[in-house]
Parts: sequence; structure tokens; C-alpha cells
Amino acid sequence: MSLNVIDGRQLAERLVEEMAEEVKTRTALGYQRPGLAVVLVGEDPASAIYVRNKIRTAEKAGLHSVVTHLDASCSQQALDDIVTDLNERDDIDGILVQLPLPAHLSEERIINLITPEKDVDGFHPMNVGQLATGQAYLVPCTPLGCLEILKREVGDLSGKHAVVVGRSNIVGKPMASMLLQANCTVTVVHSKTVDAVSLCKQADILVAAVGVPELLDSAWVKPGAVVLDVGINAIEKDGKRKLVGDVNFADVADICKAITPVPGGIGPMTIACLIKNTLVAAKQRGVKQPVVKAR
Ligand SMILES: NC(=O)C1=CN([C@@H]2O[C@H](COP(=O)(O)OP(=O)(O)OC[C@H]3O[C@@H](n4cnc5c(N)ncnc54)[C@H](OP(=O)(O)O)[C@@H]3O)[C@@H](O)[C@H]2O)C=CC1
Ligand SMILES: Nc1nc(=O)c2c([nH]1)NC[C@@H]1CN(c3ccc(C(=O)N[C@@H](CCC(=O)O)C(=O)O)cc3)C=[N+]21
Ligand SMILES: [Mg+2]
Repeated sequence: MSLNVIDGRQLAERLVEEMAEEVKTRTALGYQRPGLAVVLVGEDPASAIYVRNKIRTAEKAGLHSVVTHLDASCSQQALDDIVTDLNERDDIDGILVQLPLPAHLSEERIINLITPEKDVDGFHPMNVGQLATGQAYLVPCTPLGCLEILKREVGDLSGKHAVVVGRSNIVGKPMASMLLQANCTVTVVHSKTVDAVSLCKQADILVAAVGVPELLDSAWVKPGAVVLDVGINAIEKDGKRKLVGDVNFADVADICKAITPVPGGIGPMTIACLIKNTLVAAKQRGVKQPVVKAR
């Protein structure tokens, strides 16, 4: 079978270019430039890299961006105050608080505090509920990036058996919701699942979001399946730091129809979808507040 390695980096770049055009058109019409705020707490190096990538991509798309960097020891009140201020700011359409937060801060509290209108992560229970009931507004970026790839690789998803490995609130659960909405038959596999391998082996579409380096090998994959590898795991190999997914790429590549690599697969698509969500939020808010351009 001829292998199709899905180039998430290239696809993401194309999407960002398209969105940059859209931003240009909107600002020319006198709408405010879409604004994205990213809040980073602490010094986790991986988080710092992701935040830098997000801001760089936002700027490529012509967005206005604001980064707030708080000390790892900051109080819940200080973080709450930042989010409350961003909720109220007219120039900000999207708010993302980088997770995980230091242990003394409540993620749940912050997720609930971000106004659902500006919740570009799609983590607020209001947006989760809207996705679950088929009224999606802002949905989580990683599964949205996966769906974008599937639309291109598979086309009509109706009747396909999709197996999602992982049930986190940020990837697995919303992914299952979106696939169900797209008329897939969905199986969700997690750490308590009995015989995960044989369930995965039945998948036409297999999404791995586990956080275990190279857990899924060829025994887990049906010949001809489309495999999306969400995992981002830093490992040591031959004394060097290396990123690998949740799928053993070399082993699975021979039998699947298409696969996303790590890096260069779902990661860049996640960031492109963050920009997309910021545009969705800006349009929703912009209806109410177009800025009249001075002549
Ligand atoms: N590319 C991107 O943009 C993003 C990548 N990621 C990456 O994706 C991966 C998953 O992230 P996230 O969802 O946050 O992870 P979590 O740790 O929150 O969730 C992992 C899930 O996998 C399940 N699981 C763990 N071990 C097994 C196993 N052996 N067999 C079956 N299921 C198992 C867990 O089950 P249980 O619920 O029973 O504990 C849980 O539901 C990570 O590598 C992360 O770095 C995450 C977000 C974005
Ligand atoms: N509020 C919040 N929203 C998130 O969406 C969120 C988060 N917190 N916390 C962490 C996870 C992880 N995540 C990634 C995004 C892009 C890449 C990415 O671009 N990866 C590159 C490689 C980057 C590298 O070299 O390290 C790639 O796969 O090609 C990875 C991971 C978003 N997350
Ligand atoms: Mg998690």
C-alpha cells in the first residue's frame, strides 16, 4: 500500500494564509483587528515554546496579540484579575490560559471564569455543552485540527468506525463528540478498557491521544486505517532529546492508509485552529462592535 504521510505543517500554513486574507478583508471593512490574549504562568520550557509558536502564528495571520506572563508563585486572585480584565477588554476576542497550571492554582476555576464568548480553547462548560448538543460555537483546537485533516483525507465520515484512545477533556472527549456529530460510529478507549488492542484494530479512523510514547504499534491498526497521532512526548534516544507520538510510526506506516507524523502533524494544526477560533469569536463579537474607520 502506498503510504500517505499527512503534512500538518504545510496544511496549517495554508490555513493561516487563508485566514490572513480574511483578516485583511475584515480590517479593510473597518472591523477591529482580531485580538488574541495568551496567559502563561510559570517557567515550564515546553509551555514557553508553545506560547511562542501561538503568538508567532497569530502575528502571521495579522492578529493583534497580548502575552501575560505571571510568576509560578502568583496567587489565584492575581490570575483571576488578569482573566477578568481580558474578559472586559474590547480589543481582545480570544483568551487562552496555557495549561497545566502550577498545582496551587485551580484550572477548573479559570476555565469557568473565561467568558464563553472569548473561550478560544472551547473548554468552558457552556461551549462543551453546545458541542455535545450539536450547537457547536467554539470547540477545542486539537480535535478541530484532527477533524480538518479527516475532512481532507477521508471526505464523508458517515458510517466510519472511529476509535479514540484517551478521554481527556481537552482531546479525547471533544474528539469523540465531533466524530459522533459527523456520523461516525465512535468507540472511546481508556486506561480501564478491556482489550484496547482488538477494539483499535477495528477502526477505520484511529485517533491516539494517550500520552504514552509509541504505545500503538501495528498490532493495534487495521490495514488501510487513517491514523491521527496527537501525542507529543519528549524522550531520550541515543542520548538526545527527541519528540515522538503515541504511535510507533515506523511500525504502523507500512499498513495504514495515511498517518500524521510527530512533529509536523496535529501540533501545527492545533495552532492554526486556535487562530480560526479567534476569528470565529471576533466575528461573533464584531457584529456588535464594528469600529468605524477614521478617514
Ligand atoms: N498536538 C497537540 O496539539 C496536543 C497534544 N497533546 C498530547 O496528547 C497526549 C494526550 O494528552 P491529554 O489528552 O491531555 O492526556 P491526559 O493524560 O489528560 O489523558 C490521557 C488519556 O489516555 C488514557 N490512557 C492512558 N494510558 C492508557 C493506556 N495504556 N491505554 C489506553 N488508554 C490510556 C487515559 O485514561 P484514563 O482516563 O482512564 O486515565 C486518559 O484518558 C499527550 O501526549 C499530550 O502531550 C495534548 C494536547 C494538545
Ligand atoms: N490552554 C491550553 N490550550 C492548548 O491547546 C494547550 C495547552 N493549554 N497546553 C498544552 C497543550 C499542548 N499543545 C500543543 C500545541 C502545539 C504543539 C506543536 O506545535 N507541536 C509541534 C512541535 C513543537 C516542538 O518542537 O516542541 C509539532 O507537533 O510539530 C504541541 C502541543 C497545546 N496545548
Ligand atoms: Mg491533561
